[in-house]
Amino acid sequence: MSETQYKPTVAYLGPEASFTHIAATTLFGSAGLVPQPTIPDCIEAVEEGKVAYAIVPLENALEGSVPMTIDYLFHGSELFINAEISMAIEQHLMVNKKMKEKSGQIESIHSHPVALAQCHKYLQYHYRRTPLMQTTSTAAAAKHVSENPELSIAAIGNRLAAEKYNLHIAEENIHDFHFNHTRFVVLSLRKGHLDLPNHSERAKTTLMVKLPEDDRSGVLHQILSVFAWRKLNLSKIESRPMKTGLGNYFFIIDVMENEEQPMMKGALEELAALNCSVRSFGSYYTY
Ligand SMILES: O=C(O)C(=O)Cc1ccccc1
Repeated sequence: MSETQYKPTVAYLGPEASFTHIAATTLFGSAGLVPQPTIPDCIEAVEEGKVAYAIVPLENALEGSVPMTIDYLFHGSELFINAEISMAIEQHLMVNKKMKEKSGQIESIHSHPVALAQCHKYLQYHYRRTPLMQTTSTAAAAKHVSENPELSIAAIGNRLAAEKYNLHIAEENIHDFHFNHTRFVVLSLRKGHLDLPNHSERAKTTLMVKLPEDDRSGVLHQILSVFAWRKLNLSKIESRPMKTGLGNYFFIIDVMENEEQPMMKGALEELAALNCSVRSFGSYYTY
């Protein structure tokens, strides 16, 4: 896919100044970006052909997968991954400028559940009795605080959101761990990697692997050896519930190789021979 001829439309988890918005502008620039209120709305917009791409958060270094994305992407969607971007995340506590002198009186703190989780220790230590309110994004929380100057509330989000919604940063860098990175993925109806400047040297392939029905012992070992003896490096393996009953899982496996390479083709054939059902989300680069 070449992006040189036209400017694609891209749905992102908005509103403006969300972390996903920053990831989207880094990859695509600011033209053609279409904010959506929720992750499912982003996925639906691309499924219905209203936009060419969607960009959503997939996984956080501290908190693991973003459940909403996993649920919609791996259970029923027909989308492929065309690119990923990994970004450092810094969280700040922000209040309405009218509250600047009264940040000791915060009555509730609003943010995306992943952001609240990333600041858990800070919140436990400083705001143990303050109710935490979940919002659809950190930017939605910042916007809410900006639109309600009469309320004694705070948001957690990035510096751009504080600037965009004219808020005062009451406390900087409140995330609990220094290494706080999030992986965002670009999705579309077409398989194939985005070709933008400055991508990783190697392509990566994401697979969803369902175990065979017969539940024989040692099958996970067999699956891993399919990759091991071919020296195919895995950068991630995660088990997720199938949602069909307790104890039923599928695996999300990221392999550091392009699926067009002969070794990968062989691996996919061998997985099929083991009676595993495999869906490839395609091969793509990291930005
Ligand atoms: O809420 C946002 O701004 C997002 O884009 C989702 C998110 C939340 C926390 C860390 C990374 C991404």
